[in-house]
Order: sequence, then C-alpha cells, then structure tokens
Amino acid sequence: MSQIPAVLITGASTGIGATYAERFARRGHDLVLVARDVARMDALASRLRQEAGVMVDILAADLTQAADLAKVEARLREDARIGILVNNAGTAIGGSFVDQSVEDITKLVTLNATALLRLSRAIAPRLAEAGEGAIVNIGSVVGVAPEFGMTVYGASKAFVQFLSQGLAQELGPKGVYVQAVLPATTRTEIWAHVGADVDTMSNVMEVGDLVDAALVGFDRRELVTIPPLQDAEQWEAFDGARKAMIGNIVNALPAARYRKPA
Ligand SMILES: NC(=O)C1=CN([C@@H]2O[C@H](COP(=O)(O)OP(=O)(O)OC[C@H]3O[C@@H](n4cnc5c(N)ncnc54)[C@H](OP(=O)(O)O)[C@@H]3O)[C@@H](O)[C@H]2O)C=CC1
Ligand SMILES: N[C@@H](C=O)C(=O)O
Repeated sequence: MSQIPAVLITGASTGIGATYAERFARRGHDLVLVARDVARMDALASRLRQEAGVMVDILAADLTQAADLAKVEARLREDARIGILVNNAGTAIGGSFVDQSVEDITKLVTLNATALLRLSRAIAPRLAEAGEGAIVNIGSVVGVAPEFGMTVYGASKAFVQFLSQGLAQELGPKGVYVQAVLPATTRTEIWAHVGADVDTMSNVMEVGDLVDAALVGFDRRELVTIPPLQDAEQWEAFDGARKAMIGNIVNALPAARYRKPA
C-alpha cells in the first residue's frame, strides 16, 4: 500500500460521498469514485484533479446489480493502492411498511446492507493481510431510533452499525480501523428522493459540517461517530448499558418472570 492510500468511495456522485471525495482529495489521497451518474463523477473528478492534483478514477456501477457489484468487489480485492473504503452509497424510501413495495424495500436492503457487506468482505482480507487500512461505513441515527418511523431504512442502518462494531472487534486487532458514522438529517438530495423538502425541516446539518466532523472521528480512530449528538456521554451510557447486559444474557434457565407458577 502506498504511503497515502487511495480511497474508494461509493455514492460519490453527490451529497455526503462527493464531499468525502473532496475532503480526502484535499488530504492528498488518490480516489476511486463509484456511483451510477458518470457525468456528475466526471465533473467532480476533473475539478479534484485540477484543484488537489490527485489521481481520480471513475467506476460506474449500480450496486444493486450483481455484475456491477462484482466489478467493484474485484477492484477492491485487486488494487493494492486502495487502503480506505468509504461505504456511503445508500437510499431511502418514503411511506409506511405496508405501503412500500416489495421491490423497493428489497432494493433498499440490497444497496444499504448487502452491497456494503459485500464490499467490506472484498477489501477486508487484503487490509488484514497488510495490517493497515480503514473501512468507513455510513449508517444513520435512524438505526437506533425505530420511533422515527422509517422501519426498513432504519433496519438497514442498524445492520450497518452492528456490522461495523463486529468488524471493528475482528479487524481492529489486525490493524484495520472500522468506523461507523451516524449522521442525522443532512442537506442532500436523499430527502427529495423520499418526497420531502429539506428546506422545510429543522435541525438540518450542512453536508460539509457533517463530513468534517466525521473526519475528526476518523482521525481519532473513533469506532462510532455521531456528529449531531452534542453529549458524547449519552452514546457511552447507551453502549455501556448494552455491554453491562452481556454478562447476564446467557443463562441455562429462563428468567423467573417466564416460569409458570408451581
Ligand atoms: N442526508 C441525510 O440526511 C442522511 C444520509 N445518510 C446516509 O448517507 C449516505 C449518503 O446519502 P446522501 O449523500 O444523503 O444521499 P444522496 O442521495 O445525496 O446521494 C446518494 C449517493 O448514492 C449513490 N447511489 C444511489 N443509488 C445507487 C446505486 N444503486 N448504486 C450506486 N450508487 C448509488 C448516488 O449516486 P447515483 O445516483 O449517481 O448512483 C449518490 O452518489 C446514505 O447511506 C444515507 O443513507 C444517513 C443519515 C442522514
Ligand atoms: N437519510 C435520512 C433518511 O432519509 C436519515 O438517515 O436521516
């Protein structure tokens, strides 16, 4: 791996992914941009080559399509210059569970969870072998808040969070850093895709602020980075309660409350 590793970013044509591309380019990283909209990636790539003097490759791929996903997996397996994967591509759908189509929820899970899993799996053995590198997975605060009412989207993001935490356990000791980033409402086009006008919403974070904060967490090697959460102790208490339960969660006997009265 080169001293400054190349970064492969999915969903790099706009929004959070394009902003990651800009920030990593400014840090001197060569890039591989992955998304469907080649014209947008071309424009971004030309600008970043000119402004930051880095090399930028474009890999056009619809990550819900098997052949395209396989192409990106192969690149991650074979291109030893790539030392950082930013699994950012994601989508959301509006409506309630019973109104969402089976096709739409399947596609959402394929992109938000399966593609992210497969790309992590493609790069992880090479990074573990090298003893360095990073995987950044973009989750969402919706993944810890079923109350927000975006059930399938939130479930896919809970998967991202769990996977990231599990991979951090497995790959951390091998020298590979895994970060889960949990944004809340951020000003990007994703909201238009679910039929919402982000300009009418409150507490909207600007995308540059979100990515800059996520990169502070990255530089600190934080495992879970939640840029909008003002009080870090709340996450620590939440995670601490989970860890405290682990010692009590495996038992041969059912708890007394589940036993029939004699
Ligand atoms: N904005 C927000 O409020 C929040 C966003 N997030 C998460 O952040 C991530 C980025 O979202 P955001 O920037 O807001 O969204 P955008 O809709 O602005 O960008 C999504 C990116 O993903 C790409 N993409 C979408 N579908 C596919 C596909 N099938 N194959 C390949 N690429 C695809 C799009 O490119 P193209 O169309 O060219 O393929 C685009 O580059 C997502 O995972 C999202 O869930 C999390 C919490 C809050
Ligand atoms: N991307 C948002 C939902 O559409 C979110 O995660 O808040």
